[in-house]
Amino acid sequence: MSETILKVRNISKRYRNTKALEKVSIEIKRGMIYGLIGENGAGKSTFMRTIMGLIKIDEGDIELFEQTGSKGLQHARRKIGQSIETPALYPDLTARENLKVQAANGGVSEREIDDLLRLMNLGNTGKKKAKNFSLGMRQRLAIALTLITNPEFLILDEPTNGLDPSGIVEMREIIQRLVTERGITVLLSSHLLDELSQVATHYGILHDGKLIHELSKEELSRETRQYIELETTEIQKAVVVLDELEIKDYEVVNGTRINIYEHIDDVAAINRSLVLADVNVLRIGTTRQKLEEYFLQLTGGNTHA
Ligand SMILES: Nc1ncnc2c1ncn2[C@@H]1O[C@H](COP(=O)(O)OP(=O)(O)OP(=O)(O)O)[C@@H](O)[C@H]1O
Repeated sequence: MSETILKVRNISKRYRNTKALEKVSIEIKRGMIYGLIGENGAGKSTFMRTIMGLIKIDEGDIELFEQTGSKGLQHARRKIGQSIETPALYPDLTARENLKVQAANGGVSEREIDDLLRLMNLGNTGKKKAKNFSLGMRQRLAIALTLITNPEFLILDEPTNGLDPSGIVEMREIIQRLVTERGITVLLSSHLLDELSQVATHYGILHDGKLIHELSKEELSRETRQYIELETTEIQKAVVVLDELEIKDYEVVNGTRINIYEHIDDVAAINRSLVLADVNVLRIGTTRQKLEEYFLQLTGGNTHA
């Protein structure tokens, strides 16, 4: 079984009238990209801050790299890189110069800096000063700065927030690269499930300080998969037609409904074949439960995002 990087059990945190976290338990294993999803105020930042020791919890246990207790956690936290309290960027310095300043005491070689610039898609920023960077470039540089210390576990609060669609795709690719090239385990957050839909391996849905649902990437894609919904009073006859069309990936859901998971774009042709075979089709069409709808369904439609 793979190594546990973070294990929190029943942690709670209250601010005066607000329960920011209520008995949250999460386990993150090496190599996971864990996406914490929740609308504004759900408790994502509070959760991350407690892991980093920036906020004291009222109750519960935190175990990091198999260490517990304040001394143990303090030691373990040296292996964490995080974007919540990042060092300030020097606006008049280039990406390389910013990294050099950050690396000054760490004995980090030019080659390592080159490698970090490449890893974060900042290799061709040359003489451009940080103050002239786009938001995406600044966010990538901030992550590069946290990587100077070679963390094993990276905590990123809303890394895709405010980025345009291509910036989001780029950030996702970079996060995946951190895992494949450097073996870093990642905890990241977003208020939009969609933004992390293709990057995280596991998801935790936070709502009003409670972890209301956890699921894997595979479970999420199954839940939100696109398919053709066929309603008919003649299931047996319909199945014969699907078999003739060599459609294999379908499911008879009940006495009147079949979900078809392949040939999604062939609805019209499938309908024609059914009608030609004299199957009584009540309704046929594609459905896609969109990610955000799925999220709203989980959180009871109460979103402020
Ligand atoms: N220092 C604080 N004092 C009082 N209440 C706080 C404090 N920090 C957070 N809260 C409250 O705790 C709840 C959780 O906040 P938190 O920032 O963790 O949520 P979040 O999911 O990260 O949201 P956002 O995306 O808006 O940052 C919110 O109701 C917030 O108002």
